[in-house]
Amino acid sequence: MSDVLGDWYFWIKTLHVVSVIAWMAGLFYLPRLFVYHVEQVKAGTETDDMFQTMERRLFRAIMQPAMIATWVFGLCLVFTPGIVDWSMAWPWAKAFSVLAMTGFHEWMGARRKDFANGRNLLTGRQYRIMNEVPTLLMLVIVASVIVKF
Ligand code: HEM
Repeated sequence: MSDVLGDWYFWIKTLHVVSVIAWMAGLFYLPRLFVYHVEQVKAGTETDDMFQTMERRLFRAIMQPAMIATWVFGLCLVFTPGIVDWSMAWPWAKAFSVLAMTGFHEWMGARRKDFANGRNLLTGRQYRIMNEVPTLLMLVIVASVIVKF
């Protein structure tokens, strides 16, 4: 099994990075949609329905599959011999940050349901602040895999 992972290393990494791009696109865009939704749209209108549809499709059709693919290909890389040295700091920094990113994803999914049920409690300003979370985590993750400190 580890031989196969080694042979396919570059292809697996390609698919990992492509999945990461799709996942991150959603993680950056969904909070922006929430900002517009809460600041510009009245509950119960056609525009409200349209925003809910956009949010549902973005979350279910793009973000969920992209997150799963990122994890599957990422774990294949973890189990590829010679790639991760757990005595270094970077795999731990990356592991902590991807778990936090996954938590942020789930939190966004819960907020999407709040909008769908007409029960959003957060303001546009709060969603703007939350929008910075994936940016900060991405910085740590990319530095971890590139600098390998
Ligand atoms: C979700 C769980 C994830 C796991 C288990 C995982 C694991 C890994 C592993 C083991 C590597 C191989 C490093 C190497 O070849 O030296 C890698 C590469 C990479 N990962 Fe992840 N990763 C995950 C999520 C992410 C996320 C969320 C991002 C970006 C925000 C990301 C960005 C990258 C990049 C850019 C590379 C290529 C680095 C290079 O080869 O130069 N990964 N990942």
